[in-house]
Amino acid sequence: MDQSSGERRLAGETGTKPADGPTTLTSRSRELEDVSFGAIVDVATDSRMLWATPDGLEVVGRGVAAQVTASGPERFDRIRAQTARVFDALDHDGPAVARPRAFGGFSFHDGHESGPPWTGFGAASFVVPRTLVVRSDEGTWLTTVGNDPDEATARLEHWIERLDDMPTMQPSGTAPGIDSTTRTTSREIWTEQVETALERIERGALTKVVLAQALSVELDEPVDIPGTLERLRRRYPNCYRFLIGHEVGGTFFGAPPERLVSKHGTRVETEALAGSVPRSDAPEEDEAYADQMRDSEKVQREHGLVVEAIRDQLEPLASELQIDDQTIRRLANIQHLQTPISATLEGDRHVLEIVEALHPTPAVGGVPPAAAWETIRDAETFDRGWYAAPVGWFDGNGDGEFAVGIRSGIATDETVTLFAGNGIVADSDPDDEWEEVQLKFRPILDELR
Ligand SMILES: C=C(O[C@@H]1C=C(C(=O)O)C=C[C@H]1O)C(=O)O
Repeated sequence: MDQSSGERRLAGETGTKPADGPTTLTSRSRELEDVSFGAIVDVATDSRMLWATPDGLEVVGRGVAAQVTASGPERFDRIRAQTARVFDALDHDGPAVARPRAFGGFSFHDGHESGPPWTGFGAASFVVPRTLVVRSDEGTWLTTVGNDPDEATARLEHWIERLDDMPTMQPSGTAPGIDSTTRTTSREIWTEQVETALERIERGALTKVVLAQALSVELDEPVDIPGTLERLRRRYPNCYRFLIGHEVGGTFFGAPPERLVSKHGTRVETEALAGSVPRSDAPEEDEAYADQMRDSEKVQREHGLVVEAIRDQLEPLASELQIDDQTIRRLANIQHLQTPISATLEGDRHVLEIVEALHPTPAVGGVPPAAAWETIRDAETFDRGWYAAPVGWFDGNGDGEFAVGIRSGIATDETVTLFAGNGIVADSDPDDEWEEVQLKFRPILDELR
């Protein structure tokens, strides 16, 4: 269907589909009664995306009005330049809330290439969906994009009919069941990896590195990803939720607690989220875990590195920067130390400039960045792909929002590969770090059992 066959991208190349780039695009919008977002993306044969934020914005998209891809160190700029052309050619006839947006993300490393389990996911890829449904406090809106006004309107009418036949409430489905799991990293190898990182830290070459593991889960039957995300919404209401699937390849999905950035005009919100302890059903024990994290010199050092790095990256771009008081971020199965950070930008910037400046923060990378990246590459035996990398959307004004793609997995047929990592600093204990990583697999793993 949507011009996605024959995708061939060389390293450092940029692509826009349709191949020559559209000369014009038109969008049409209409307000809707409520509709099940899960039902709209409950297909595997079409490009699909879902994006939901803790503050209640929810968007689903289907099909491809335009797709841009890029790789190499210039990938952020290239995506920005390519989509600028798409948005410039686009005439949106509808309210701002229903405006077309580009959804997608980046791989963790800029040299990443598409390949199993990350087939369809190169170093950077964004789609402006042909059909978009947005739910916010301004209502629920359907938007369709076409090459001319007639096509956009015809698609709008067609989708209104289709949505009429769809349920307003999609059942949240059942777990597919787990047949077997395979770890990329045994406990012994993990201990070696952490000890190697600790030696580098001791030698002074490295201050912090986030090491991760992958867990490949064979399912009894294919997973219903929209249903899984709906169940995750109930258990993790204060997390983001996302799904990105192309016509060919796997579906990347997750429920990350961590905002990389949201930008509206010159206003930027981000956060440092680092430091992890379990939850407990017993309120006193739960509080004791939080106290232990707050009072730990090691965790404070680890967290402080993230705050500092974000501050250093944002300060040159900002006329004002505010670092709020540290809080405890409680999720159903884990608690984190969180510091909200906001800034007013000096002049107009594109959200991708902020994404580029921040990724990867030491919450998922390390300090100093080059030594951390080298340690990650030496240690990790799997492909991070889009794990722990920016995932989100932006619009024609350069506004947008990105989460950090953690608490996530890539699903292909009856396999889901999950990813989770943890920050290693001086005094880290390999066994404690192992336990924290296992906790971070749990949100999705629990919904697959
Ligand atoms: C790396 C992950 O989480 C990150 C690492 C954390 C830590 O080291 O304590 C906490 C939150 C996240 O920023 C993950 O979930 O995979």
